[in-house]
Amino acid sequence: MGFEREAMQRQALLTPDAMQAADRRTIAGGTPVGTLVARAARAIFRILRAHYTRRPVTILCGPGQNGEDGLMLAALLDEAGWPVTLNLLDAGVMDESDTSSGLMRLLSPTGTFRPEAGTLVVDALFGAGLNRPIEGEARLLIEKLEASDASVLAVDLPSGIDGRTGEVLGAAAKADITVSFHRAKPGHFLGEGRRLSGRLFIADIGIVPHHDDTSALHNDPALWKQSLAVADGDTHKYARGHVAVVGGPGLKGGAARLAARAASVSGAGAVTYLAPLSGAEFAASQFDAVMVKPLTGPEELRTLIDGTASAIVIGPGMGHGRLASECLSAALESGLPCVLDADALTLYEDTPHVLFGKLHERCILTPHEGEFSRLFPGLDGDRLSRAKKASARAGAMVLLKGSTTAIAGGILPVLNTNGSAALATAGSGDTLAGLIGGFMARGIAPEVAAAAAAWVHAEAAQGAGPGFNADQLAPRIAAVLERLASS
Ligand SMILES: NC(=O)C1=CN([C@@H]2O[C@H](COP(=O)(O)OP(=O)(O)OC[C@H]3O[C@@H](n4cnc5c(N)ncnc54)[C@H](OP(=O)(O)O)[C@@H]3O)[C@@H](O)[C@H]2O)[C@@H](O)CC1
Ligand SMILES: Nc1ncnc2c1ncn2[C@@H]1O[C@H](COP(=O)(O)OP(=O)(O)O)[C@@H](O)[C@H]1O
Ligand SMILES: [K+]
Repeated sequence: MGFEREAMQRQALLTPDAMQAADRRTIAGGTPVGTLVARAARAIFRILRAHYTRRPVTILCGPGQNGEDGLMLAALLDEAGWPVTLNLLDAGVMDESDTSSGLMRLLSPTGTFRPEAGTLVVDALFGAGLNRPIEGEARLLIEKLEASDASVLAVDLPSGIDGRTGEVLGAAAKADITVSFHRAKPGHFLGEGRRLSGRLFIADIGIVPHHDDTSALHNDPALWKQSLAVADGDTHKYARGHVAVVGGPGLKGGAARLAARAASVSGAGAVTYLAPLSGAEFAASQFDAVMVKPLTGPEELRTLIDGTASAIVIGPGMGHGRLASECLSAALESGLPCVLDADALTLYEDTPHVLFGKLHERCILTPHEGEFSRLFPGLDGDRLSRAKKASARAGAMVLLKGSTTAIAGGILPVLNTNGSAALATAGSGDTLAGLIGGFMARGIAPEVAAAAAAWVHAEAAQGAGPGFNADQLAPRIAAVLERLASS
């Protein structure tokens, strides 16, 4: 089972180009552009009033449709009795209806813009139409805003953010709230765009959806929740999936033990931890539900592969010796779904093409930025496009970890954004690798397993206090899965 179809449409991320195409399609279908702008302004008005008490509002309006949204909002706020000041980048943006509606009296020369604490500034300079770095007067306004203590609400995107990549083109001011329309844009979650967008609200303004517009998906349980349901009835442990986790020698065993713990709460029926004797003996003293087997050569792993293993997690704490590389080869030759993390990624960092030659489409590589740059040198751009290029280069799925995690290689790339800095703790990535392996062992398709694991793993750290560490993740993952199953 892949992603749920209807949810794919709702979770679509649209680049500014695709959004403009969707706008044009909707307008061609009979909705006048003025109606769309009016709906956009009403949505901003509603969200603004829900979050701010009455206070002075300054609206910065650019020369395009983003500025039109700002003007229409000015009229609504003015009508509701809010004190509004308009700063137009280009006075030409006003037409007769604006002047006759009395907006002229709200105008203030752009040079007089002094954002103050306690006021709200609406940033309606540029949105989807931004096509070059911001300079001159617009840049001055944004820099003044950035340096101020005023609250900021951005229309569509903080002006200066490239909606496709999240990159800052020239300058951009941090918004407390961003109101965008129809669907989120990749730039809301990538690069600086994630921080600068603040709290993101997506308003429905009646744009007609079309699957061709989608360039990526925003991860959400709606996409895959059904795939996690455990079928009831007559089954047995191995039928529910058996994960083989390859660990390393004694002192490095913690990473793979974290992976095994996550696999064992994934819903898979069995987990076997294989490690050289020193690691295996210690692991056996730590585990109850996880089975432990000593590893003297790749044969023990092959025996499991020929037996009941249905997925393999390999790399965390494995080391770089001969046994490690022989086990990695055996794992990849098995054709079983494999998660390659940590040492499995660095083993081949000098000869990545050798590794890529052994991979297949049920392999998932889970690098953090450091591992990624060593395994995929020379790739640049935003995290989403780098993950896509890496996946094409490797011939396997790539889950590139970070505050926003990008997953590429499935039907559509996925961005996962429910993580928090609590996850930046040793062993958290190992836990994620184990969870993905557990889901794949259950027979869940790799792209679904990767997306579900990324979300569940991040959700498990929600609300974590300063004392949180990766040891606490597995029971919290079990709790998240329980909540999902009963919701
Ligand atoms: N279409 C619809 O139906 C709906 C659209 N909606 C709203 O419209 C927004 C998109 O509107 P848009 O396409 O007019 O683009 P927008 O972001 O206002 O900017 C374009 C203008 O900026 C200029 N410009 C660009 N870069 C610049 C720079 N660096 N420095 C200086 N100038 C620069 C560019 O000039 P040019 O390149 O021609 O010189 C052009 O004049 C979208 O974000 C949403 O808020 C909603 O109302 C819902 C319905
Ligand atoms: N600031 C952050 N916000 C959200 N998630 C984060 C952040 N920093 C790290 N993470 C997540 O934490 C995990 C860290 O993985 P990794 O760096 O491999 O850790 P380790 O190697 O210690 O196991 C990844 O899943 C990553 O997405
Ligand atoms: K804007």
